[in-house]
Amino acid sequence: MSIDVRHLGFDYGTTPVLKDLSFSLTPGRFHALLGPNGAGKSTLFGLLTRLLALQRGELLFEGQSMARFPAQAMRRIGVVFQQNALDLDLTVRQNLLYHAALHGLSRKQARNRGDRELERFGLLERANDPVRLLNGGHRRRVEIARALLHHPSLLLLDEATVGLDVASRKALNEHVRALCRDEDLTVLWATHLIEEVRRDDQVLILHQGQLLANGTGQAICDETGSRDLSETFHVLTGAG
Ligand SMILES: Nc1ncnc2c1ncn2[C@@H]1O[C@H](COP(=O)(O)OP(=O)(O)OP(=O)(O)O)[C@@H](O)[C@H]1O
Repeated sequence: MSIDVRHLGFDYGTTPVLKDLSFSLTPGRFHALLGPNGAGKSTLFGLLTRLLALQRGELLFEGQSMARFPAQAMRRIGVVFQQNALDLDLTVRQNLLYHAALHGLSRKQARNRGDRELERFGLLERANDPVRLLNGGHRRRVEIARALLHHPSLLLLDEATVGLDVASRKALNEHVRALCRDEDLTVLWATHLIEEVRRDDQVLILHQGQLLANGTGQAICDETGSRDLSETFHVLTGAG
């Protein structure tokens, strides 16, 4: 699904947090939204998911204004927020069924789709375990599976790997890339970790509410005359 963000601005009180952001997301591609803590990534996610009300600018989903057609847009978005949002006492499957019901899926449809997602994530045998028994990486997988139940075209992930060890972070990142490739899913992956970004990704670098770079990782490195994305990030944001 194509997304166009046009001249987006947002203030908390009198403090400007997003400043005239404009960019597009290409259907079926993995986009990394890279920014240090406090850059404005979660605020941008809040606007894309309508948790925050639009103040300035426009969001277009498939060319249509989100403000005018909010329900249609929301049906096509799956989101994984920074904080884990599963009920720890419900089983994995119950968490999925509940979410599916919110999206209006029948119980049978929900069960079929849920089991398919769990199988894809290697978690089907854990379906009847309370989420509390799962490790952090597996809980994140369940959240992604849940976000995909209603078959969205756009998947938003806000610092999805926070709190995970290096191996789980890598596995999760690779899993989402595979989804993007195999399912033609448009992905926006917000992170402050440069190692989660690749040179052939579409990369958006956000710093203090401004977009400092937008292009493939390679193109951004070339533009800034940097050896790698880590150096580019440091040159542009001063962050390590
Ligand atoms: N509810 C709020 N009220 C006032 N200021 C806020 C609020 N939420 C965020 N901010 C401020 O807005 C700025 C951007 O925060 P935001 O959470 O969007 O950034 P971020 O890039 O997601 O960072 P992090 O990864 O640390 O969450 C920060 O300076 C933050 O302190």
